[in-house]
Amino acid sequence: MSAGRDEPSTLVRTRRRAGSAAEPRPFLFLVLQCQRPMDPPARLALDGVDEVRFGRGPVRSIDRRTEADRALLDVRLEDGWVSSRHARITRDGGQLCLEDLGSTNGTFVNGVPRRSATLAEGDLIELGHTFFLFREVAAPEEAASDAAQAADQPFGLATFSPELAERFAALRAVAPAPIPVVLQGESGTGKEVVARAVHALSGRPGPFVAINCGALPESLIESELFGHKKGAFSGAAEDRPGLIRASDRGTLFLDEIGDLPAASQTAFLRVLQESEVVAVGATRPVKVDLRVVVATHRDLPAMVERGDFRGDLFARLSGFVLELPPLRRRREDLGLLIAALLRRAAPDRAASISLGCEAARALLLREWRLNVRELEKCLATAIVLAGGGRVELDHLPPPVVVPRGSHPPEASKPDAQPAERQRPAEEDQQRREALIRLFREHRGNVSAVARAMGKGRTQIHRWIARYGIEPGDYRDG
Ligand SMILES: Nc1ncnc2c1ncn2[C@@H]1O[C@H](COP(=O)(O)OP(=O)(O)OP(=O)(O)O)[C@@H](O)[C@H]1O
Repeated sequence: MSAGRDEPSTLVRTRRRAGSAAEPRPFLFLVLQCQRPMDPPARLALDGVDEVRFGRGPVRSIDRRTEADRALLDVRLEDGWVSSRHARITRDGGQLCLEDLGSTNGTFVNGVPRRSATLAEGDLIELGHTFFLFREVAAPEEAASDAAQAADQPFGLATFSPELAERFAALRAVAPAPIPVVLQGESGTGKEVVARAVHALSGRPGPFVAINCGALPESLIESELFGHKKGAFSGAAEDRPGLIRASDRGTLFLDEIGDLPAASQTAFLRVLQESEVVAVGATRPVKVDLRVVVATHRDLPAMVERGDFRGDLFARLSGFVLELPPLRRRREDLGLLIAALLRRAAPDRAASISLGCEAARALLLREWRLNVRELEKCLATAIVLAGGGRVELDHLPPPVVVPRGSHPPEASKPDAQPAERQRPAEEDQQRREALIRLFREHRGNVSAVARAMGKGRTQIHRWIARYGIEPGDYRDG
C-alpha cells in the first residue's frame, strides 16, 4: 500500500487483534515536513509491525510488506536531508527501538542527536527535515483505521487522534438531531470552531448566533438574549427581538454558559422547556425553533453541586458532551493545525511557506498553554516577520508563559489541581473576564482599558498576550 504526497494515510497492521479501546497502542505520526508544511500529515499504527525503515524517496510513500515472515513498514520521504538508508525502528521485547543507520545528517529525538533510542510516549523524532511523533494512545481498531480522511473533515473536526476522531464521529451523528451539545475545554481549544461545524452539519436553515455570556454586563444579558419591547427600560428606544429569536431555525451558541447569572438561568430554562421567548417588557411569548450549543471551560457538574448553576438547566443542556483536549495533549494534530492555520493566515502563498528546522522543532515542542489560539497568533506573526521567506526560530514570538502554580482554566479532568492550588488560575480567569468586559465596553481600546483598570498599557499588553485576548475582536462593538 502506498500513499502519495496528496493524501493523508493510515496504515494499520492487524496481524493480531488489537486490544480493547482502553489499551494504549503505538502510533507514529508523520507530523511535519519543514520544506512543505502544507503536505498532509500521516498516521501509522505500529502494532504488529516488526520493522519500520526510513529513507529518502522521489516522492513520499508508505508501503507495507512482508519479508521473510517479518512485517515491514517502508517509509520513503521526499526530503533532501534524509539519507537513502536513514534509520529504522525495530522491536526489542515489548519496546520499540529507533536506530540511526549511519545517516549523513543524523537522527534526533526531542532535539538531541541519537545513534539509538528506546522510544517513549510523546517522543519527537527528527529525520532530515521531517518530524515524527511517537505516541502510545488508547485506540479502538476501527478508529485507528479511520484516519484516512482526517484532513477532509469539516473545519475544526480534522484530527489524527484516534480518541478524538471517535468523539467527532459521534458529534457528526448528533449534529443533525435537535440534541443540545455541551463543549468543554480550556480557552482556545476550538469550542466555537466546533460549534460552527455542528451548525454547518446540522442542515438547519437559520443562522449561527454566538453570544459570550461572560462578556455581557449582567444588566443587559436578559434583553440581549430574550429581546425587549420599546420602553421596557430607559434606553429601550425600539423593539428588539434578542439573540434567541435571531437564532430561530439556526443554532444558538452560548459561550461561557457557566457565567450566566442565576436569574437568566431560570428564564433560559423556561425558554428551553416551552420553546418560546418572552421579551423583556412583553406579555406574550413568541415560539422559537431552537438548537443550543453551549461551551464552558468550567466544571459545570461541580458548579451544580456547589449551587452555582441550576441542575435542571444543566440536565436540559447536556444532550451530548464533548471535551476538547488542550493542544499539549493532541500534539499529533499539530501538523494538520499548522497547515490549516497557515492556509488561513496567508491563503495566497501558503503553498510556498517553509519552516526552518529549529522553528519547526520549537513549534512541535512548545507547551501551547493558550492552545490553538496561541498557535494561530504565533504563526500569523511569524509569517509576517519572515517577510515571505522561510520562517526561522527568531520569527516566532516567545511562548506565552503562564505563571508558576497558575494554569489556564481547564474543564473537569481527572488530574485537576487540588483546591488551594487552583486559586491563581481562578484569579487569572477572573482577570481575563474583567479584561474582556472592558475591551467590549471600550471597543478594543487598550489605553481606555488601561485607564479603567488603573494600570499601564504595558501591563495590559502582557495580559493580552497571556490570556490570548484579541482587542481587535471588540472594535466593531
Ligand atoms: N481545529 C482548528 N483548526 C483551525 N483553527 C482553529 C481550530 N481550533 C481553534 N482554531 C482557532 O483558534 C482560535 C480559538 O478558537 P475558538 O475561539 O473556537 O476557541 P474557544 O475554545 O472557543 O476559546 P474561548 O474559550 O477562549 O472562547 C480561533 O481563532 C480559531 O479559529
